[in-house]
Amino acid sequence: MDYISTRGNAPVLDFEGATLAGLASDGGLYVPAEWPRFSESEIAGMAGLPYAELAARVMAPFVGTSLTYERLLELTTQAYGRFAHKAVTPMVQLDEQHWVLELFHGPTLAFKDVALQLLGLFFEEFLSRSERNLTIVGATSGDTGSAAIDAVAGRAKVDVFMLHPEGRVSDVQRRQMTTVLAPNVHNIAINGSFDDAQAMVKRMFNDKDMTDRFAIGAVNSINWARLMAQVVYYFAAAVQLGAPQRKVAFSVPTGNFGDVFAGYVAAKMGLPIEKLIVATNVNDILHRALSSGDYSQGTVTPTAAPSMDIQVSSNFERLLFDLGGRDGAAMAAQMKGFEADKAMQLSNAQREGAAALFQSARTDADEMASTIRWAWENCGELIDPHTACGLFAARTAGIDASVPVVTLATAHPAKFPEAVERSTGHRPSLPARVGDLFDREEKCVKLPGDYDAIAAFVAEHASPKA
Ligand SMILES: Cc1ncc(COP(=O)(O)O)c(C=O)c1O
Ligand SMILES: N[C@@H](CCOP(=O)(O)O)C(=O)O
Repeated sequence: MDYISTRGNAPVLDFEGATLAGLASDGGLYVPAEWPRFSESEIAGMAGLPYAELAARVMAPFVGTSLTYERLLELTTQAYGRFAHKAVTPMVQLDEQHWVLELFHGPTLAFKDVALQLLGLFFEEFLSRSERNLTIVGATSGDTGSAAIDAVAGRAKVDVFMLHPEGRVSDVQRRQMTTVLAPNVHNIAINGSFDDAQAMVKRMFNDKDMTDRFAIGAVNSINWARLMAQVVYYFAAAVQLGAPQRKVAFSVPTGNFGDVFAGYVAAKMGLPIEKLIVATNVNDILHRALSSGDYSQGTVTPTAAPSMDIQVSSNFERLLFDLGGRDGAAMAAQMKGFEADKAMQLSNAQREGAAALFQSARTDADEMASTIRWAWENCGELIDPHTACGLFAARTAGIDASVPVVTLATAHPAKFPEAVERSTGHRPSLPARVGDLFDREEKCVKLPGDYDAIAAFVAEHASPKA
C-alpha cells in the first residue's frame, strides 16, 4: 500500500516509511492512496474471531508488504496479550438501543493503548532493520502520553519527549507519565494548552536544523498507524451486533478527530455504519464545523473531560482531503488559510460529504454530570467524563430505534475519580495493575510554552539519527 500526503507535496511512502515518518515533510498527514474494501462475506467471516486475529485481518491491506501476515499476527497477539480483558474491547449493554464499547482494558486505562501497544512493536520491528535511532516528540492532553510512554519505555533506539499542558491533566494521567523513570523517557510540562504543544510538535517536523540531526517520529494520531489500529474495534463491535446484515451507529468522544476518523475508514472499507456521532465537550470546533461549516479556533476552556480540551483537530484534515476530492494543492491552500486566520469555512463538497455519515453534538458540564449519574443509577455502570460526552450525544441523537448505538468508552472512570464521585457519590478505584501509582517517584521538567526552549531540550537529550 502506498501512502500519500494530504498536502500533495511529500514523498510517497510504504507502510514502514509512513509509520517511521509520522508527519509528512510538507506538513500534511499521510493517508492510504486508496481505501481497501471488504466484501459482505469477508465481514461476515470476522464474527467470533479472536481480537488479535481480527486485527491482523483488518490491518493487513494497509500494512502491505512491510510485514508478512504471519509476523503481523505475532505482533497483534503480543500487543493485545497485555490487555486485562480476554475480549480486549468488550461491550456492555445499557438498554435496548445503547451499548458501551470498553476500550480501556489496556495497561494505561485508555483507548490509546489499543493502537500504541502495537505502534511500540512496529517501531521496534522497523528500527531493527536499520541503524536508525528514532526521536519521538509527542503532545498529550493526558492519555496519549501515558500510553505512548508505556509502549516505548526502555526500548532500544527510541527516545520519547512528551509535552503536556501543566495543571490541565488529571493526577492519575500525570502520574502515569511522570512515574516512568526509564532513561529514554522525557516528560515536559509546558505553560500552555494542548493545542500549543501540538503546534510545537508539528513545527519540529519542519525544523531543518532538528530533522538534519534527529529522525523525528510521532506517536500522536498524526501517525497513520495509530488510526489504522483503531479501525479494528469498529469491526469488532459491529460484527457482534449483526453486521454486515445490520447497520450500527457509533458515538465517539472526540478531540483530535482520530478515533472517529478511524470509524470513517471502517465505513470506507465496507462496514455498514448508519451514523458516526462526533461528541465534543464545550471545546466544540468540530461540532460547529459539522453543523454549520465554521471551523474557527476558539480559546480552550478547561473541562472535566480534559483529554478533549482541544480546539485544533489534526485529523480533520484527513477527512477534508478525502471529501474534497483528494486534491493536495487545494488542501494545502485551505490549511495555510486556517494557519494564518485561525478560521476556515468548509467547501460545499466537504459539508455535504460529511453530512452523509456524520452528525455532531456538544456536551456541557451539567450534561456531562447528569449522564454519568444516569449511567450509574439506571445501568449500574460507572463511566468517565469523556465517555459521558459520547453517551449524552448518543442518547440525544435521534437514531432510529431499530439501529443499535455504540458509545466508545475511551477512558476508565478511575482516571477521573473526582468527576465521577461528584456525580454518583461513588469513587472508582484504580485497577490493581496500576494500584501503587500514588506511591511512585515522579520525574518531569517544566519548560515555558516556547518552541526554542523545547527544541533545545530535545537536542540536548536525544540520540542522533544513526
Ligand atoms: C479519554 C479520551 N477520550 C476521547 C479523546 C478524543 O479522541 P480523539 O483525539 O481521537 O478524537 C481522547 C484524546 O484525544 C481521550 O484521551
Ligand atoms: N486526547 C489526546 C490528545 C492527543 O491526541 P492524539 O490522539 O492525536 O494523540 C491525549 O490524551 O493526549
